Parts: sequence; C-alpha cells; structure tokens
Amino acid sequence: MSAITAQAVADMLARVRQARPRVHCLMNSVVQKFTADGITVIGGLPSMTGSLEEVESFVGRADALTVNLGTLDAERREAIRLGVAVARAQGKPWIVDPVHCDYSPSRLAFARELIALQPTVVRGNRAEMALIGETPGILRIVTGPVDLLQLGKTSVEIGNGHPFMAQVTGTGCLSGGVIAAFLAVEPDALAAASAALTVTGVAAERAAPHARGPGTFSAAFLDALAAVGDTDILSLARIRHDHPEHD
Ligand SMILES: Nc1ncnc2c1ncn2[C@@H]1O[C@H](COP(=O)(O)OP(=O)(O)OP(=O)(O)O)[C@@H](O)[C@H]1O
Ligand SMILES: Cc1ncsc1CCO
Ligand SMILES: [Mg+2]
Repeated sequence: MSAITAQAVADMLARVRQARPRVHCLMNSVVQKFTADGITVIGGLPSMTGSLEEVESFVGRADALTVNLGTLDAERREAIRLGVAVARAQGKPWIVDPVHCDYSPSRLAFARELIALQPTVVRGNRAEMALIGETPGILRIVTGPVDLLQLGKTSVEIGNGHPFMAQVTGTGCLSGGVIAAFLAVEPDALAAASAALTVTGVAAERAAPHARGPGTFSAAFLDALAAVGDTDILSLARIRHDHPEHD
C-alpha cells in the first residue's frame, strides 16, 4: 500500500470507533485497568480474563488478541498458549509484548516460543527488542521517544508522544491493546500499528499541557484518547517513511 498519511490515521480511528472491535487481553496484573480503559476510550471493547476455562471462548469471540508477558506464572503461560492457538486457528490478528524478557531467561524463551508461532506484531521497548532481535515476516515495533516499526525492508517512524509517557507504568502495555484494536479493523499491520501509535502519541501531546505530573497525566491521557479527533491528528501527526511504497 501507499504511504501512511495523517488523513489515513484519522480515517482508521473513525473505523475503530464505528466497528467497536472486541480485544481480548492476556494482560499482566499490573496494568489491567489502564489497558482496558485505553481500549475502551479509543472505541474498542476490552475483555481480560486469563481463566483456563474461559480463554478459548473469549478469544473465539474477540476480533484481536493482545498477549503481554509482564506477570507470568504457569497458569498464565497455559492460558496464553490456549488463547494463541484459538487466534491462529481462526486467523485473528495477535500481538506479543515481551515485557521484561531481558530480566529472565525463561521469559525470553517463552517469548521466543510465541514468536515462532508468527504473531502479527511484536512490540517492546528498546532493551526488550534488542534481545528479541529480528522477527522475519512479523511486524517489529520498538517504542521509545520515537517509535520504530519494521516489516521486511519497510520502516516507519512515529515521532509523536511525550516524556510523561515514560513516567506512567503501562503506556507501552496500553499501546499493545490499542494496536490490537486497530489490527481488528485494518489488515495492513504496518498501517494499523502506525495509526495506533500516532493516535496514542498525539493524545499524549494533547494531554501533557493539562497535567501537573505523571499522575494527572495518566488521567488526562485517557481523556485525550477519548477526545482525539481529525484536527488533532492532521495538525500534530509526525510519521516518517523510509520506503513510502511498502508491500
Ligand atoms: N521520552 C519519550 N517521549 C515521547 N514518547 C515516549 C517517550 N518514552 C516513551 N514514549 C511513548 O510511550 C509509549 C510506551 O513506550 P515505552 O518504550 O516506554 O514502553 P514500555 O517500556 O514497554 O512501557 P511499559 O512497560 O511501562 O508499558 C510509546 O507509545 C512511546 O512512544
Ligand atoms: C511494572 C510491570 N511489572 C510487570 S508488568 C509491568 C507493567 C509495565 O510493563
Ligand atoms: Mg513494556
């Protein structure tokens, strides 16, 4: 497809709000609420259960799946394996966030086990993605002051965001949920994730002037995600393409 424009981002956000995609999150226990709120205010419908009895039904009814490794134990690993199997069998988009895989060899091995199953997207911060390495055939996203998205030879950089985002635990996890909501309405994963990260970054920029610090930023960020519209996106989006024509 052609270059991802600010107008395309605005149009995709409108499609998310119209379609109200269901996003199932196998999310860490630290930021369940923040992530669910992020998906809700963007227009999606989050579900969060990790119960072994329920995961297959919930993923079966979802439009996309987010898998986050932030707090792992044996049961959660099993729930993730079950959820991923359903998403793959039904051809649903899914994203892996290999949180803290740089802290534990067993977590890194589990992240690699999942990546071998060809998720649509892998997203992490710089330290995590340095260990994950290349992900052939999978959209690779490294977030930070600038977000870098790579698929094959094509890369996109999103310059939006605010330093307050790094002072609120879970903005990366929340971005995984928002990316999943966009994947649910847009089959071009690079376009979908670029749009999702532009929207979260623009919302952060709109929120920051209303914040007195990270705590009030967190609330203002959710307010801004709910309110972000075409004018904000068209005036603030900073999207850079290395190869404007991608497959
Ligand atoms: N210094 C910064 N300036 C602007 N945006 C930032 C900055 N740091 C992080 N972000 C944004 O914050 C979001 C989370 O990115 P980050 O790389 O901090 O994730 P993370 O470390 O996985 O976060 P967490 O694990 O707390 O969820 C991304 O959307 C990114 O663009
Ligand atoms: C701090 C933290 N610990 C496990 S998950 C999580 C949320 C941000 O990744
Ligand atoms: Mg993270």
